[in-house]
Amino acid sequence: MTNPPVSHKPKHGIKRKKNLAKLKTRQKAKAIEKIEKKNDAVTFEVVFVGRSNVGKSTLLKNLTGRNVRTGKRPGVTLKPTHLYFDDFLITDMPGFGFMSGVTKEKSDDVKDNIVHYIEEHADRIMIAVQVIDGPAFVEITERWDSRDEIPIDLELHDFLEEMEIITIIAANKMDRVKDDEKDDLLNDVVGIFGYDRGEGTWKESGALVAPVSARGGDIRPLISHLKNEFHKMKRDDLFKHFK
Ligand SMILES: Nc1nc2c(ncn2[C@@H]2O[C@H](COP(=O)(O)OP(=O)(O)OP(=O)(O)O)[C@@H](O)[C@H]2O)c(=O)[nH]1
Repeated sequence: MTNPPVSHKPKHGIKRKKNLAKLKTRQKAKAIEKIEKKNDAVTFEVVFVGRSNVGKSTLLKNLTGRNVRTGKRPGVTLKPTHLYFDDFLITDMPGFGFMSGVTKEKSDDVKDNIVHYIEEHADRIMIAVQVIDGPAFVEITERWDSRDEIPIDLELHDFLEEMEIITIIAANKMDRVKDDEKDDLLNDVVGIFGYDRGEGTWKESGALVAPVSARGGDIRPLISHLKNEFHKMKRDDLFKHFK
């Protein structure tokens, strides 16, 4: 009786798969090492925080020229996105708040992740840019208030203050507000955040407010606040990373 011919095909297939797995593990380890190296070099971080869909990514693209998480579905990304510039890091936090198709648990996870991240890196986070949807902000916070809950935006703002992180409020989508209604809206915004403007306007409240329109590319007030803070911290060299 002759033995049936032995096929080496399946064995090769398995071997190749094993090699591929090994290669992938090695590539992964290398990639992690590279990120860790970049991360270790960071001494100055700016974080962008805000409710989902307020325009954080659009704003960052305008500011740096780099693409951040475009084409994503709101509420899907739990992790922050990083833009490295040598020892300078800009971090785009996942959007928080209620979103259609996203469970309450998941939106709570996002909030917890943001708080943990900020606590963990508080020593190097010098500035936070808190992005709000200018025209929608008052209505959203009133809705929370009517449910006797503290709006997440306010909770986060207080938390950043507690952590002694300088916070710039970027009121985005101002292209949707009529020119003669802008000041009234911003007066309300600073009031909601708890700043006392006395008899004056939002400009005299002491809050760092930047009315911007990321989609229209009008982000000068934000750039000017950032540059001002960088200058105070003797980091004028960071200006070069902005478009
Ligand atoms: N009208 C107007 N729309 C804007 C502006 N900035 C962003 N948008 C739009 O708002 C939507 C959300 O923008 P994103 O930049 O993806 O928002 P995001 O805050 O990064 O969203 P998350 O990743 O879910 O946190 C997009 O459709 C943008 O085109 C703006 O200044 N004006």
